[in-house]
Amino acid sequence: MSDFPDLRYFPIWSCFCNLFLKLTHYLKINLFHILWKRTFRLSVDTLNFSFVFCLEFVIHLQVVSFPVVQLHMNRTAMRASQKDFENAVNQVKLLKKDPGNEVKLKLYALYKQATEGPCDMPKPGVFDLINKAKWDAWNTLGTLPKETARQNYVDLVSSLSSSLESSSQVEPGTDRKSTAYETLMVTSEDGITKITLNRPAKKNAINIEMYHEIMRALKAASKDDSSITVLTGNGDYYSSGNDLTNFTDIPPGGVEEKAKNSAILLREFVGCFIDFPKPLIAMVNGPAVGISVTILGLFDAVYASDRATFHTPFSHLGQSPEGCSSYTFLKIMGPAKATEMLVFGKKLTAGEACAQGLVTEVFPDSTFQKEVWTRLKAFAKLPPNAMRISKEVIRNREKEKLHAVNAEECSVLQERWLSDECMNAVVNFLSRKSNL
Ligand SMILES: CCCCCCCCCCC/C=C/C(=O)SCCNC(=O)CCNC(=O)[C@H](O)C(C)(C)COP(=O)(O)OP(=O)(O)OC[C@H]1O[C@@H](n2cnc3c(N)ncnc32)[C@H](O)[C@@H]1OP(=O)(O)O
Repeated sequence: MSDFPDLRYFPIWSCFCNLFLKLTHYLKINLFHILWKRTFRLSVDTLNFSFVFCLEFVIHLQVVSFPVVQLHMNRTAMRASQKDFENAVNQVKLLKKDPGNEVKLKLYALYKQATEGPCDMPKPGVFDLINKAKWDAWNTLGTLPKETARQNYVDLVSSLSSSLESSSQVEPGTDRKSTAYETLMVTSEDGITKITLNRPAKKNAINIEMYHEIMRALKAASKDDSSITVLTGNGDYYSSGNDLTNFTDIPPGGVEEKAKNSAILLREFVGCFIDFPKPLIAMVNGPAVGISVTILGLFDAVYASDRATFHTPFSHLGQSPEGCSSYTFLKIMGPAKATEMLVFGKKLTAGEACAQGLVTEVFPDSTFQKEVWTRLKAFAKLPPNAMRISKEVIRNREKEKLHAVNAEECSVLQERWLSDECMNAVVNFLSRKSNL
């Protein structure tokens, strides 16, 4: 769209007008000067007038034209920011790391404000959690101008891109410092890589970021120079399983797309445990729920504090077993006990889980850390290649079967996640109508 009058030419027009006015003014002064000279016969240097004229002209050029040039430059910058905005929108789609729900809501709100202006949609109902969260985020922007929203969106994306770039600068395969993870602490010493789930305030619930980070940490641990890997939890819980807010972050493609992507993620996540090449040991420091329990069937040893409990309330949640538990639990504890856990959601104490073969050994909570670490340090001194090869021999016989079970469980879950039973259970938890 072309502007009329075109502001780019304003300074030139302004100068010409000024020149014209000054010339007439100059002529007037000179006329006056001639009359003065004739009347009083005094000599005045007309150059002085010319000098004053030039000075005034230059000042005028600076004072009048400068703001206009500035105005024009700002408008050009705004046009550039529209382009930046489009680039930023594309850049968001390429982000490798999930920036988290809070940031995504902010991006959504700024995008809507920048493209549609203030929120004029009717407020969604309280149980429409996802759309309500989006509406709230957009509505809080009030009457923020479109241009500002656009600029804020661009700034946010650029800050995200740079923080995500800097976190991916660490060489793959090298031990990352714990600061490289948002949801985990990872350390490596005495031949043991320790991965600690680190969202204690949320009972170490596994959000999307944590799924990705656990996979990344396992891949790094499989290549580092440690001989065994340990998974444990920070705080009073080992893990409360899948973070139920994972259900609230629905992309524009809708809940079906979310379910499809989640099934892919879950399959990849469980696949990392099936394929992990070194001895993998769980130190279950407290209660464990859902997927944090089911994947224990894929570990090589499970040590538990006597505070730990093991709970897989899939039916309560309108869901079905995952982590290969529909196969491993049956093999470990037999169909009757596995059904009690996986279908009826029976919560086991550490002692019961040990009696049924899911747990290797239980320790009093007071001595749990000390006793288990003494044992792990001894394991880590064993020849690493022998341990790796022994695990390979044991696991290889089962690998194909485990991957097939994993694929089937994920595809069943993909359907389950779309069910009313599942959605109601999630809404009940999120609206604090139920805890397990
Ligand atoms: C559309 C499809 C999307 C699908 C995406 C799925 C991706 C892969 C899924 C893989 C399949 C996995 C299945 C499972 O793991 S099923 C198990 C899920 N877990 C639960 O149902 C546990 C829910 N939590 C609870 O029942 C209680 O919190 C708990 C008994 C664990 C502890 O109770 P307590 O009273 O002691 O503590 P609080 O409830 O006050 O909890 C403290 C804070 O932590 C938050 N919290 C705890 N657990 C979770 C969780 N699992 N998800 C989200 N948030 C959790 C809790 O809300 C509190 O937070 P606030 O302090 O902010 O209120």
